[in-house]
Amino acid sequence: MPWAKPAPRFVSRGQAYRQLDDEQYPGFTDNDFQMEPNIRMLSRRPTGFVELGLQEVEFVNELHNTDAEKKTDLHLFVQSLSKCLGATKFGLSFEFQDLGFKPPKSTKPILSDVSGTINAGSLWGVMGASGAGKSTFVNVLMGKTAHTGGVTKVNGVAGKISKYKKIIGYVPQDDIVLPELTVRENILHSARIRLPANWSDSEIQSHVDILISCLQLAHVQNSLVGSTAAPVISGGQRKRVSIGMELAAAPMALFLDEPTSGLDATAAASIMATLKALSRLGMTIVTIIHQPRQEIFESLDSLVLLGAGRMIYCGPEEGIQPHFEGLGFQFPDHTNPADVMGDIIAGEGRHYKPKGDATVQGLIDHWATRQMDRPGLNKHSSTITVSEMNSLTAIVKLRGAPWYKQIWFCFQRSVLQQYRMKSSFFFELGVGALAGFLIGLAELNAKGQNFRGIFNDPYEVLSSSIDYASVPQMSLLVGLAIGLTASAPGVKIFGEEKLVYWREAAAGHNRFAYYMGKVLSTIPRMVLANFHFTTMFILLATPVIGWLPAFAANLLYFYCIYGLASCISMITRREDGPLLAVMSSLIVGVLNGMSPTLQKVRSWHIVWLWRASPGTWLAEAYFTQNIGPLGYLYRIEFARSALGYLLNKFSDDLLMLFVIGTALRIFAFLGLRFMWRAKQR
Ligand SMILES: Nc1ncnc2c1ncn2[C@@H]1O[C@H](COP(=O)(O)OP(=O)(O)OP(=O)(O)O)[C@@H](O)[C@H]1O
Repeated sequence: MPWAKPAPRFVSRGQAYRQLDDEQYPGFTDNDFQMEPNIRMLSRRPTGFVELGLQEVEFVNELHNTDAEKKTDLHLFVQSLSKCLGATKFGLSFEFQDLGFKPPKSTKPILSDVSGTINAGSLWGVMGASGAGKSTFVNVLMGKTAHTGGVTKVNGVAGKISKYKKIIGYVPQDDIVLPELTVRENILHSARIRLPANWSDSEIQSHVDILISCLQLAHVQNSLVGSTAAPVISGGQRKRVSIGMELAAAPMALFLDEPTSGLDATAAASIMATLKALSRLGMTIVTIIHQPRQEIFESLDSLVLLGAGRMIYCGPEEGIQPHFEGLGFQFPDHTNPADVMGDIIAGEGRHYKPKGDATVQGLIDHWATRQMDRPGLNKHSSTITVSEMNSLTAIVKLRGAPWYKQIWFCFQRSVLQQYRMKSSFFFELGVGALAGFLIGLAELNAKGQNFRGIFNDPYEVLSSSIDYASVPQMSLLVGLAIGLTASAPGVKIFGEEKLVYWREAAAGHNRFAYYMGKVLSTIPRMVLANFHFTTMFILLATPVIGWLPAFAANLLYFYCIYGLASCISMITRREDGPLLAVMSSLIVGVLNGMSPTLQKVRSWHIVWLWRASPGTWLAEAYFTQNIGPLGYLYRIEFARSALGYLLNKFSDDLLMLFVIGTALRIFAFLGLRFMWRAKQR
């Protein structure tokens, strides 16, 4: 195992470089593998850092000793990456000049005049006090938030960084992973969607295998991730899964929002060691980090320090202390320089600089003046040749499975999720059967006699009383029962994962594929729930309508209620969704033309409202199927004109139920696509 702690062996930087073999390691040069200047120095540092140094040594030794059987996971991961990235260097460099952000309704900018360069293949930390603008800076830099000033460059070429989002990973602060899937399934899904379209499944699987080993997740790869409330794997492992979902896409740069927050010291050091190793492979890593421990602080190559939305420092980690000392701050012996620096940039600099300006504003002004003295801030930034630019564009173009494959992957994943949530699936089936049983029980006494009309000639005079309302009543009960059965699960399926959808949409997943996968995955669920409902209902109520037409009409009504639930879940907060969906299903159930009759609402000129409700089409379908066959006995035309339904339009009724259900899904998709757009960037 590459990460297992080998016996301590110290090599010089030169020795390490000499062991690199470019032939065995295509696209990987000495410059990409920047060994710490003095590995022996690392051994004086606390555990996490020592391990990192040793991993590097081990890695170099492995390269030296490589034979077909003894390739390390890390080596294989690099090969897998290089296959993805062709001859292009792994890392991306970013430049930003005078970046600013002012919210539309605010008079004061949150971020202003932020300039600097992030070199390829290095580990950058973004630090600052709470509210200093760290997340805003990263969001603006990545193009997640539209900036109100400044320019960004990728590899020396001006343009939006978001253009390259398929090759840039972003790990949010919250671990947005699917709890019902295993570690491997979460990572594999991301790989399938985001790796180049021409990769075969076995290539993707082996890329994921290697990545899982590199992330030290092999022993838990088949464990469910679990929710934060009921975790199955540890917090550190969960964070690794979240990072793995981005690394699965073989990114050239990785941005992370506080990847160590909430983790214990060992887990945090381990995550940082992984990030450091990745940066040593050439990937550009930019991480927001809050109050890091000394060893984590020292593992960073460079830092962006922010205060009140302005730049305080941008440069190498080892330059920080001299920078502040040059400003008159004193770093007491035996203290963690990271803590001292944290205090200074949080406005507590007075403790370390009794005399003179120790304010954050002073630091900002000093940095701004220094930059004015050095106008060529970005002169060291890398520039890209035309062929490199073309190759980068080609890499971006190749990324991502085609939309139809993404539908399939999303469908498979959603079915798997539902399978894993078996209890809620069986609960829905049970509720469907119970609802069918109860409605059937309510209709039991009628013994299938749901209509009495005026007899046909010449028996008209024998007619005693009429009962036109029982069939619409029966369809009302059916509609309400299906509404109650399907609306809450519908909201759960479509509404529980908005965060996942936003993360995936921001990472370049196809939004339509995500939604379509979800829609298709509900079909088996609806069919089975409806099967139980309709069978129980028909067995007890024995209506004139046969099992098959009732099954078809009810299924399409289920389809409408699921569509309604998905609309509701797009526009409401998660906790309000089920209640609102049940309420809406009651409304569309009641708008079925029974009372007031369709004839009545037609005279009010608002029949369109009833016609927009699936309840009316269900009632009309039931009307045709239950009353149509009695035409030999009764004057069913009288009933039709009294109630206002159309007769013998069963297939049109089914078609309209399908159209309404589909229209609801289109609205839901538009809501998903165009609401909360900022979160999808
Ligand atoms: N869209 C916005 N509209 C208005 N204010 C905003 C917006 N985005 C951020 N802010 C404000 O800007 C300031 C900086 O926010 P940001 O989230 O970037 O800080 P941070 O340094 O990441 O803080 P923390 O470490 O606490 O997460 C905060 O005061 C925040 O309330």
